Amino acid sequence: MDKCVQMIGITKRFGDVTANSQVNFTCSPGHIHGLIGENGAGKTTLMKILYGMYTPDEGEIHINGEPVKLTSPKTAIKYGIGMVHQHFTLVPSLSVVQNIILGRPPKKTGDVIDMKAAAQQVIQMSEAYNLKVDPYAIVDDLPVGIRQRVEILKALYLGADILILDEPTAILTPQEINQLFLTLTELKNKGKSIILITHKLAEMMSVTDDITILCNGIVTGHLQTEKTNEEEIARMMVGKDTKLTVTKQDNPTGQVKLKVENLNYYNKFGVKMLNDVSFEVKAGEIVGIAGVQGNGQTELIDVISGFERDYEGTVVINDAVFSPSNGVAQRRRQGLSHIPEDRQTRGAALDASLLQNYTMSNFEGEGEKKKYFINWGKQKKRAERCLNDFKVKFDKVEIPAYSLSGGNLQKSIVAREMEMGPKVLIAAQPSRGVDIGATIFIHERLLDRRGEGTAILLVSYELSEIMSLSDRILVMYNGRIIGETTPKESTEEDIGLLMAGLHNSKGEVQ
Ligand SMILES: Nc1ncnc2c1ncn2[C@@H]1O[C@H](COP(=O)(O)OP(=O)(O)OP(=O)(O)O)[C@@H](O)[C@H]1O
Repeated sequence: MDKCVQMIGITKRFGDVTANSQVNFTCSPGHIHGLIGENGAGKTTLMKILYGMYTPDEGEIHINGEPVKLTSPKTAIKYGIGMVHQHFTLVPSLSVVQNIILGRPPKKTGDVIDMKAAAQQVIQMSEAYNLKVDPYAIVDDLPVGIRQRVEILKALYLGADILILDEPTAILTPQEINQLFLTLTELKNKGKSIILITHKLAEMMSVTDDITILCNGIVTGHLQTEKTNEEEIARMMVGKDTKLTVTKQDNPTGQVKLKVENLNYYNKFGVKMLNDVSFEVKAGEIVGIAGVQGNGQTELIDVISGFERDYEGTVVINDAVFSPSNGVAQRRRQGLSHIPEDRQTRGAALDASLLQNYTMSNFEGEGEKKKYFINWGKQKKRAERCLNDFKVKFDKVEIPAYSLSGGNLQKSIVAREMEMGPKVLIAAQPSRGVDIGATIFIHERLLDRRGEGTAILLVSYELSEIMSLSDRILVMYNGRIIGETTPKESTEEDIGLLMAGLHNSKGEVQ
């Protein structure tokens, strides 16, 4: 059934922070509605209110003109509202169909679910909405793009007519994003309401019908997509004209600071994920690794940083030669910093405070050996300065890391890792989930580090990020480096072909 949702005068406070203030938001059936705003603007909070996870302090929600009280996700689901979160909620050890039926309440006591019929229904839904999945596959074995399809199918199985997607593209490859947008258009054509949160202006422009802009918890604009442009949206987000790209000057390079030789690595399924990988990065140089997700980039980062120890080959960081027996701490002591691709599991201890997270990487010991005693007073000042320098929005450094908005958490990790004054910096998806202003800010800081002589290995699934920052680009395909170029020599199309394992426009077959 077509559903129109209206949020009227919504206010939500967390202690002294007002996450939403008098927000009005409407989403109509057969529309894709974009929700955009800087990190911490209140987008996720607003959508968690609509999904019954938070109760607003003020305001009302109407569905088809009738006021409703959404006191829990269970109630929201009853009203046909579904949400796919930034971080998935699937049970990895269960199959696709088991996950999909998990949220379905039994019709009566003792109700037994016919698994075969449920699997059949999953197949029918996946065909109808262009969401191909194997209902019997185990979720743990699936790539993120497919897991996201399972989350969408789960919401649709539970009867969602209004589907909220919180930054669904942040974890997807460009190909998966195209696939997702086809699905969203299909859902919209079938009368569903879609609410899409994304930081990427090009995505907003390509797939939405209407856009609501939040700034510091307040709505600063409702726009029709066909009547606006990227510059106008950016201006309404930050309240002034804003830069959308960085300018990079040539930079002299120094000695080799990172060198990997003949890296070979097999994953737990016996698949060769790294195949004789060798390259080097010099001081003052940014080397970008371009490639479609799943072609060995994650494994390469894990091997260099010392997370993955079951590999063959050599890693040299700042002249120190590391073998597989040397772990993360030894490599960090040699001047290696790492902005990991997954901020939730690798980047931060979520229950620990911002101060503790900062201190894990940066502290000056007190006392004779300068090693054992932490001066928390000094640490606090340093952490506050570091987070403020990176424009992280936080109340005080004692708050737990989980209470930061996604983009602010990312900025706090980037700040912490850069603060170490690294000789070698691995930046994996450094701007994942951060707003445009913060993306430019992070890019400028990376260029500053390059100017100061840090050797930077940039791994990104976003070709535009690779093109705007890298001095040299290595293309990874099937666990191998299959090409090397520079942003001046190649176009995005050339690199895109290499990423697909095909030849480039000069006809060079790789
Ligand atoms: N559970 C919570 N406890 C305390 N503060 C919170 C909580 N959830 C959100 N906030 C605060 O509310 C504000 C809005 O956060 P929210 O996550 O809604 O922003 P967002 O626009 O979704 O940001 P992002 O783009 O970074 O995901 C932030 O200042 C955040 O720190």
